[in-house]
Amino acid sequence: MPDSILKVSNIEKSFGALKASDGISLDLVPGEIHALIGPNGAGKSTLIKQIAGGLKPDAGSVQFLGHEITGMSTAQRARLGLGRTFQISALAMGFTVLENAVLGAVGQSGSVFRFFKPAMKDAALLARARSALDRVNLRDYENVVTSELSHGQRRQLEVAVALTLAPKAFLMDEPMAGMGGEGSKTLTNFLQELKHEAPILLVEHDMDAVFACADRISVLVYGKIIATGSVEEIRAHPEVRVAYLGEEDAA
Ligand SMILES: Nc1ncnc2c1ncn2[C@@H]1O[C@H](COP(=O)(O)OP(=O)(O)OP(=O)(O)O)[C@@H](O)[C@H]1O
Repeated sequence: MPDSILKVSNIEKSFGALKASDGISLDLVPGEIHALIGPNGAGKSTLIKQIAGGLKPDAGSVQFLGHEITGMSTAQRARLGLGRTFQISALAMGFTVLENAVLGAVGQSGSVFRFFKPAMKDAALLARARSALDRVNLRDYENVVTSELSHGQRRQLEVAVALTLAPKAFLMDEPMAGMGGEGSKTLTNFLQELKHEAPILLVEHDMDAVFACADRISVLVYGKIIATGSVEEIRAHPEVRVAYLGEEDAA
């Protein structure tokens, strides 16, 4: 197996008596979509926050492209090439699609608003933003105010914003949430292309999408990974069938 781009080792995080991350280790290798699944409250978002920054683990480490990033800020991690889309939209709803993409290209910290006006005249930033919009088929919408986009289009825009920083790996927290079957399929196809540029750690509830696109799946239950494997291995795994997939999917 090729070298890991992202490596999480023995992460622990407690909230009071609750162990939300109970010794989690996983990695992301070039060219793959590694899906993280698990029931509500299993600790998926908590893990993603510790990888992306914003939540400090009690113990354990996160390495990205050979750098120890456990103590780094979210912005430092983003600059190293760790891209992220959020479960809750981080888009500026009153801004146009192009403005959101340019904001992404400038960087993702709050202070970018200071540089925003000149950024909208910066040819290199505009080109980067437009090329990202092209890739998710939103170029024709660049002057539309983001609040007027459909839910699915907002999800596409979030991916475009992440793309503007040319990430070397992606963390995606439920990118298909609220999308219809068609939108979810289009995004799944796009992720299949994208993974060759930058592997993707994907948290997703849409099991059809996960089974259709994941190269590897890890199953998180009560803060512990109970299995990691291919789609076939996970479907057949006895503990996963009991703990997560339920009788109806086990057939
Ligand atoms: N800041 C916090 N303070 C206290 N408890 C928290 C905090 N964040 C998360 N938790 C708890 O940690 C556990 C894991 O939550 P987390 O959101 O990571 O789960 P999840 O797998 O992402 O769930 P979902 O699928 O519903 O998004 C839950 O029991 C949650 O209530």
